Amino acid sequence: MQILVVTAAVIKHNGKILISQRNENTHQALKWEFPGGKLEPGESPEQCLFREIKEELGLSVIVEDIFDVVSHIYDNRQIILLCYLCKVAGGAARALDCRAFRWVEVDELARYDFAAADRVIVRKLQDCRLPS
Ligand SMILES: Nc1nc2c([nH]c(=O)n2[C@H]2C[C@H](O)[C@@H](COP(=O)(O)OP(=O)(O)OP(=O)(O)O)O2)c(=O)[nH]1
Ligand SMILES: [Mg+2]
Repeated sequence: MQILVVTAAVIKHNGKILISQRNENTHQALKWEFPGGKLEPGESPEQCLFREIKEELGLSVIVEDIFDVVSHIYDNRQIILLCYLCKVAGGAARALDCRAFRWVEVDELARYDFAAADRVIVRKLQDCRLPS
């Protein structure tokens, strides 16, 4: 089985969290997620996340503390999802490499069809109510 290390960002801004919808014709197509992507050789997770958020949404972020580490097995791949709390450093979000994005309240997360690996993260966000 393929094992992938993937970074994901919980970006909090003005009390809302940024979520994005995966592109068509990708793994987990059209599912909602916390934006990010696969670690490339030589990168730190923080560098990876900064690069991915810039590529996918045009935002510069400050990567802060680790929020959760989730291991999830899809049919033919295992994902090690490193999920970090982030703040916006600059820019305005645009759907550069995702189908769509939304800024949502924690209470609204339950309305979205998240990738299965993210359900643990959604539950943790609902339980712990981070300060904005
Ligand atoms: N970024 C991210 N990936 C997630 C989440 N949940 C989840 O199951 N995944 C899975 C979907 C994919 O199998 C993998 C991440 O792949 P990706 O398509 O985002 O990787 P990437 O941005 O580097 O894209 P690419 O260059 O490979 O096209 O992790 C999540 O919340 N965020
Ligand atoms: Mg990605």
